[in-house]
Amino acid sequence: MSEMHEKPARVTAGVTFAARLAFEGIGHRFTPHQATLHDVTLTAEPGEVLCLLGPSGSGKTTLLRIAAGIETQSAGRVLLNDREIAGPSVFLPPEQRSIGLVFQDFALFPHLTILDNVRFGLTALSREEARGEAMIALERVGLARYAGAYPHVLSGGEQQRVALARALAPRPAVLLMDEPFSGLDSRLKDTVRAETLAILRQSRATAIVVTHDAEEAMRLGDRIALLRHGRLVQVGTAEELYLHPADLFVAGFFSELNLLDARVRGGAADTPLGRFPAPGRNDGEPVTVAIRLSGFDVAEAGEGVAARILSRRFLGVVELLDLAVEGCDEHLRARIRRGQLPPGVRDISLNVNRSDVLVFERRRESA
Ligand SMILES: Nc1ncnc2c1ncn2[C@@H]1O[C@H](COP(=O)(O)OP(=O)(O)OP(=O)(O)O)[C@@H](O)[C@H]1O
Repeated sequence: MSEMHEKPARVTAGVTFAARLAFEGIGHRFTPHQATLHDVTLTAEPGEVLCLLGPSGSGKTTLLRIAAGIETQSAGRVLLNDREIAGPSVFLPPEQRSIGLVFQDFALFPHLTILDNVRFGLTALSREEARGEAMIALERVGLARYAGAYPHVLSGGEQQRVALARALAPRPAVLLMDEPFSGLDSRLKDTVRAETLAILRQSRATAIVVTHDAEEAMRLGDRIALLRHGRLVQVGTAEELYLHPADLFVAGFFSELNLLDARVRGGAADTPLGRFPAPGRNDGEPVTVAIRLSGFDVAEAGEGVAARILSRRFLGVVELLDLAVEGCDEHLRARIRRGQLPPGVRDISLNVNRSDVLVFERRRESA
């Protein structure tokens, strides 16, 4: 419908008190022989948007469900504002946790009006109070005028905003969102995502958002927690994870990479593309040199490593080159700005930007 033009209302009512949600040494297993989560310690600070990022099956949803009280951990504790809400001695049921949930499928009731959908969870209030709170939440997401309509008249993006209003209406201390935008087409995603972030900021709720999309995590998260096989690999800001990845897995999650095997000599890794600093590594140590696809300067002629273009694909703003370089067993890929090379050119010279090169201990990681 019209969410491209319409901005959520700027209302000041309906804010929550931001809370701190902490996972302490969380372990979880669905079966005795297979652990889903291993010793996860992680804190979402008050008012923060924390993204849980990781490939499919890494345990993101399970961690979210443990926070909500829909799943029980086998080890560790969950604390809300330093108070244990799930642990060896306590287990608060979901409705007593002051935690709101938004799922990818929106899960609106088709036979209830928008207002009644938002009012649904406000059972502790009188009918009139619940109506008032639901209207505040609908105003917050800019959809108050649809209060009497039914969900089918709304677009996917608007339905998602209703789901957000429903989760915010009880003024939860923490909002948990599981792949909240994956049901939206890519055209809508950016808008709804930006609107959701604005609403989260206004409502001051602490939010944990699950996604498997690194760019989405970078757009939304104040910090990102990256999970792999149920373990926390790295937690930090987008810049920290992108610029200083803890390992090759983290680097590969944020950038497409060329990987070259190399050995260290005199504090640098020797490759056919040049020597790259490998501080702290011993002579003879095998390493993997990772070069971002965007890390190349190309020219038709000049200083640099000689490369031959094997294929060249137009991708709009950029072009993707497949390159052969002497001494490299595998082809290299490079993303260059469109128009940087004239059409038809085959032999070029290549320079690597040092800031796009990362050197890791040699250990081929699988996702
Ligand atoms: N009810 C269940 N019973 C048994 N195993 C399960 C159950 N739910 C999830 N799993 C397994 O636990 C692991 C973690 O699943 P989880 O859904 O938490 O991962 P995820 O990172 O959220 O993945 P996705 O992005 O695909 O949703 C997976 O290997 C999954 O197959």
